[in-house]
Amino acid sequence: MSQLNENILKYLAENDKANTITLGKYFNEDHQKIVGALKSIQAHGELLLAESISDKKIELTEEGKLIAEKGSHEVNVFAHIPDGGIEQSELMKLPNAKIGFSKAMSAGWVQVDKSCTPPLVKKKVPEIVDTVQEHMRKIMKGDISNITDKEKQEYKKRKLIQEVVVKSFNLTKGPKFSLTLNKLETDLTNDMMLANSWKEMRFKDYNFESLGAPLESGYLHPLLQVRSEFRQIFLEMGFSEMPTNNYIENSFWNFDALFQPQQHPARDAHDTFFISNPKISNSFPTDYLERVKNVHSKGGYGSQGYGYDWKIEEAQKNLLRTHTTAVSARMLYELAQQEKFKPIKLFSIDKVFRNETLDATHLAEFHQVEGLIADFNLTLGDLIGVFTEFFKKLGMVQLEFKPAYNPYTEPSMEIFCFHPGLGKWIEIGNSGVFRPEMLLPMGLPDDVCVIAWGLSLERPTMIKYGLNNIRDLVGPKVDLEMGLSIGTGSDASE
Ligand SMILES: N[C@@H](Cc1ccccc1)C(=O)O
Repeated sequence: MSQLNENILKYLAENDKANTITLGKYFNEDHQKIVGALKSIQAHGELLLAESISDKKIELTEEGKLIAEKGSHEVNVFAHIPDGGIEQSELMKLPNAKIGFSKAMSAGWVQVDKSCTPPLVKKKVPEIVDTVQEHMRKIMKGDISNITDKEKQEYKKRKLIQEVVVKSFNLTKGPKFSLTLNKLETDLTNDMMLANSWKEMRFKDYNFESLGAPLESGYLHPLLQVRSEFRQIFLEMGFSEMPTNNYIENSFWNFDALFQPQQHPARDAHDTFFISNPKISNSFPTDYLERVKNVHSKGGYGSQGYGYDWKIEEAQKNLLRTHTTAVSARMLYELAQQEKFKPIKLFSIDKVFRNETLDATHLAEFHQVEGLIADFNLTLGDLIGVFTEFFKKLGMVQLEFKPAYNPYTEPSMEIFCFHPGLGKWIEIGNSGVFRPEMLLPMGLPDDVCVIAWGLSLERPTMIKYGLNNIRDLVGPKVDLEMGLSIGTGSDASE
């Protein structure tokens, strides 16, 4: 049992009652420590009774303490006036001179002699007493007996004192008062049970007031965490977010608008999930549809096209979008319908669907980070610049670019990032400059360039969390305690 606990009980045995503040002064201990000791005595049962009380106390502010030490501002002003007087502007150079001077004036200690030029401040009385300092010193010692309410009000107004609420406990002996405390057990152990010794032991009561350990809950899923980081970076770089809430798209916007020929393998049911009900849709502007049909089958805009028999039935087929580039196509078409072209930077991060064989790096449903910049005079150099800046913000600085092919971009390039943890280069996305065969039928001016890209969200998330199996990111149990290994492989739908 601690010495302080014992001393408190002894004090109570001799005096019948006590207050924790008085005890603090008596034992020369911090009040908090006395309260702590009281709580530990209370854990032993009703040895004493404690009644919580709160009292108001007057305390000196920092300025009040300064006056207690160095004297009041008015006395300071008075002391600085030489017998022949002093110019007011000189006097005002003293610290706190303004309040000191006004108090000294109203106390009748000083006067301004206007018969001199310039007028001089002179003493009016030979001697004064620093009552304010005297009072501050008394308050510091806790003695407020000789200070009138009016004076207290005045000191409060001058911000020399403040009222604080002091909480303490009044203690009296309890029904089980004793001078000694038994040892209290905190844990019931296996040994105690086996030896039956628990029956003789006293256990500490449960503390139902205790706050307990914080519960781990309400975290963002790792994919959403990385998504919000990506989104933040795009916003910092001046991009606006595209609306992406339509998972179902028709083939026209997903493929045809992107100059992707109708016999392209990605348009096969082996790669794309087609919708059986409703099987088709006609949500496309007919004149634009006509221009798309022509550019595929006959060419135009300086292109010879693919030269095949383009069929509307293929374009009408509904599907689960295979990339968010379908959203970019819709947005660019909207942009082309505006009266005057305005440069724009857009991004989106949302789900796409592909009929993939699932493995460690492929899912049939994953997220794509899509971006585009539409402006004049853009080149591949701008695209590389945007990636360099974007990935720098993610702490990824080793980037490499490889020529690639997409039906809708020329030139096209894949982006690789060196992952130091794995010691190898990893493909993180695909990009390019949208072809005139895609942009001109939409109605965009021919001097407008659009650079665009599509990245996977899962892959950087796997790198960040050290996952070697993409499937660990989905399902009922997302386990982030996985080993660090990752495969390569493209998610591109060209
Ligand atoms: N749509 C491409 C990415 C991409 C977008 C825009 C331009 C070029 C490429 C993909 O799914 O991989």
